Amino acid sequence: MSRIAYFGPQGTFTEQAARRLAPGEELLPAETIPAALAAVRAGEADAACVPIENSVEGAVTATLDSLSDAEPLVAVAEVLLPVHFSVLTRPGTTEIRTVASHPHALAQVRHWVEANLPGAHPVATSSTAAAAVAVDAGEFDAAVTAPVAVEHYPLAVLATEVADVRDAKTRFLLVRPPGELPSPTGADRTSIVAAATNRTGALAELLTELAVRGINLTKLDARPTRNNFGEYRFFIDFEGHVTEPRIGDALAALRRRCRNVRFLGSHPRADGGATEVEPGAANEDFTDAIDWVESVRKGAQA
Ligand SMILES: O=C(O)C(=O)C[C@]1(C(=O)O)C=C[C@@H](O)C=C1
Repeated sequence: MSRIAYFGPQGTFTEQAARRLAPGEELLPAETIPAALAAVRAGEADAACVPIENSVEGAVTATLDSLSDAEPLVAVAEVLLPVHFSVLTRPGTTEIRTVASHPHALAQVRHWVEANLPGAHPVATSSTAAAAVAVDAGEFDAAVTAPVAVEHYPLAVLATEVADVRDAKTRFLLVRPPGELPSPTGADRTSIVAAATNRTGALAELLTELAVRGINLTKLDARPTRNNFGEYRFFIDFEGHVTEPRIGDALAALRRRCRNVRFLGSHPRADGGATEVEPGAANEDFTDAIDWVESVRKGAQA
């Protein structure tokens, strides 16, 4: 049985994602995202499940930063979960002055809290389930949690299906140390983090290397390197799998152009969206072109 660290404690959205990505495996809760990834790097877990992106609040920056620091880890699978919240209180609570949750969750229920709990102060906790723990301990009055949290903590349900934006989703990754890659499926996502050289047009050149090969981006985030003010790393997700000639060709070009490129994985997309390829940018076009150059070099073809 594999050991899967996840961003916990019990009752987080990430725990549900881990159950979907690694059914039947042993789940080990970690208090923070860096701690879940550190458990894999230390060999205490075989893989980790962490959130990466929310359709309302965008990137989960703790995950981006932890994936670009320390020893490399690669994503091998992803899952998309619908996100709506329950609001939990201690049984018998009559006045709600504080509402606790993960900052991403608070941002997704801001209007609901203003309308339904006027005057209540939002308080950030390490996760949605950590908010439930804190409410149970009497630290805060209400917790904004995953619906499943009420099964783990002795709290009363004040409201369900709470969300300012309908049909919100969060994408979660299963990451592990570099090893055998998942096979390409034709509907894959590749992720990298690239440190461009600090000069005019560097980001535009980097993106052009992808664009000229007909590679469709699915996400782009910039994060500071934290060493020099104004210096950034770019987290780029795009359609395709590293084993495809056109993706390999693009990665080789980025490796030439950037100060540093870290490969963060190629795996099937949870939304199933098949990779669309522009005319002239199909894998066969790349292999045909390489074969043609080879034949020219051998003098077989003018
Ligand atoms: O706190 C949790 O339950 C999490 O799994 C984290 C997280 C996030 O990082 O965005 C996951 C989904 C929701 O968008 C809110 C919080």
